[in-house]
Amino acid sequence: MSTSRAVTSPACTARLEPRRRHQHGRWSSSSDLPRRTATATFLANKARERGRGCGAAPCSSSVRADTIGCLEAEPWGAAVALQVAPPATTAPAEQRVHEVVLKQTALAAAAPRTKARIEPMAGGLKTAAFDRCGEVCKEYAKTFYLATQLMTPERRRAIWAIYVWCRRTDELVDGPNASHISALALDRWESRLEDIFAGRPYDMLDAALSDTVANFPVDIQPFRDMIEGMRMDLRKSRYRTFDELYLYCYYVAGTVGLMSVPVMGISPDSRAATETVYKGALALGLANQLTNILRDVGEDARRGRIYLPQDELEMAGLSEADIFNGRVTDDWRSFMSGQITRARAFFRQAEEGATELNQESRWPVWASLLLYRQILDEIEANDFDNFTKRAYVPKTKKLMALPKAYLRSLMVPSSLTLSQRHYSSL
Ligand SMILES: CC(C)=CCC/C(C)=C/CC/C(C)=C/CC/C(C)=C/[C@@H]1[C@@H](COP(=O)(O)OP(=O)(O)O)[C@]1(C)CC/C=C(\C)CC/C=C(\C)CCC=C(C)C
Repeated sequence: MSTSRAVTSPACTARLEPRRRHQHGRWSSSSDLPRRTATATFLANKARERGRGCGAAPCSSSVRADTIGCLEAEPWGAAVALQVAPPATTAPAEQRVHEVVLKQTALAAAAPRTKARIEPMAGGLKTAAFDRCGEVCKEYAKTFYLATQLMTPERRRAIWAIYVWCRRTDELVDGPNASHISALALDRWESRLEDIFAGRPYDMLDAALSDTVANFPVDIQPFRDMIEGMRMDLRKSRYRTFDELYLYCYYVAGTVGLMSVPVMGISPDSRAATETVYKGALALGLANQLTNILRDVGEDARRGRIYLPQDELEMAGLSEADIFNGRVTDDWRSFMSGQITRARAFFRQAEEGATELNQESRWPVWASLLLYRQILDEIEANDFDNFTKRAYVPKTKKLMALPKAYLRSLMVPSSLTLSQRHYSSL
């Protein structure tokens, strides 16, 4: 894997203005930190504004800053032809990820499609743990929190628990303590993950996940893979091919889709293959992450990072210097337009899976899909200037997406044809 680190090259460092941010009373350079730092900084600032989290102000005892960022708790190949031809055979990363999808599919097939495995919550402590997860979600992802309200209480809490674990994992490399995070810390986080799955949670938030994985057919692999994505972010700042980028996007976001489906459930009306649903879930994660990357090109470049396939850049006649200079040229527009087409193809694949989910789980998924996809439209509306402008979806458009997502969520599973529905109702 290419790990050419232009971040350390003099040409780049001279041009780059390393962003500096306040971390627990210290100012530190974050020029070599991974790409999601901007979000984390925003979260940290937001938390600080509210007098909790990881800023100068002390954190609340329930959700406090500590060794793992803001969220410590008290112990206890797409086949889209772009400037490059699609590979003749399945690319290695895609193949590897496909194997994980097949494994998840097999595990899901061994478990019933409905909520038969869900047990009632036992004890006030567990309720408190899930409530805490809900609070964290509400704090960090309001729209998502709102969209989970239609889900059954068991599924909603379980999704919150998964969200919180993902957020904490992300904070390790993106949060206020990111500059102190080593591979060793990630190894520790992974052994803590093993403990969660073995029913030995370390803290309250872990306990919510322990309970979730005991009651839903959730596999540990996507969780391990997300940690692997964080390792990748620590050691890599260039992606030679789309296949390399694909693997990164799977690790940090595709995994979220695979973790979520066993909790969200597949509709009993679905006639689709389970694999289609898992592929859709993977696709939504990939689409979201690719969109995130395309939105943040300038921001990442200012930290010496380029999350774009180098071979495709070359084919478009673009160099790293062009990215660092940040000039919107016709070559850039055409390159970006190809990347956006690819991201949209993943969103389309996600739609196929979204329709097959349990009715009450569909709304949050459609909301996430529609909201994130709009960012691509905004990049186009900015004439592909993602160097100096951050594409964002205005609040009114965001609000309009929610009822639209709700309407979409009412759609019956797509594979159930009219005649099938007619006969099954007889
Ligand atoms: C309904 C729903 C969206 C459920 C997912 C809930 C969940 C467990 C989310 C975890 C998200 C998280 C904290 C991931 C850590 C890594 C990370 C930060 C990934 C990036 C997300 C954007 O986050 P961020 O807050 O930084 O974004 P902004 O900068 O503020 O814009 C990602 C880009 C990817 C997250 C991936 C998903 C949301 C994929 C969700 C896929 C499903 C739920 C599968 C649905 C099923 C089918 C069949 C389509």
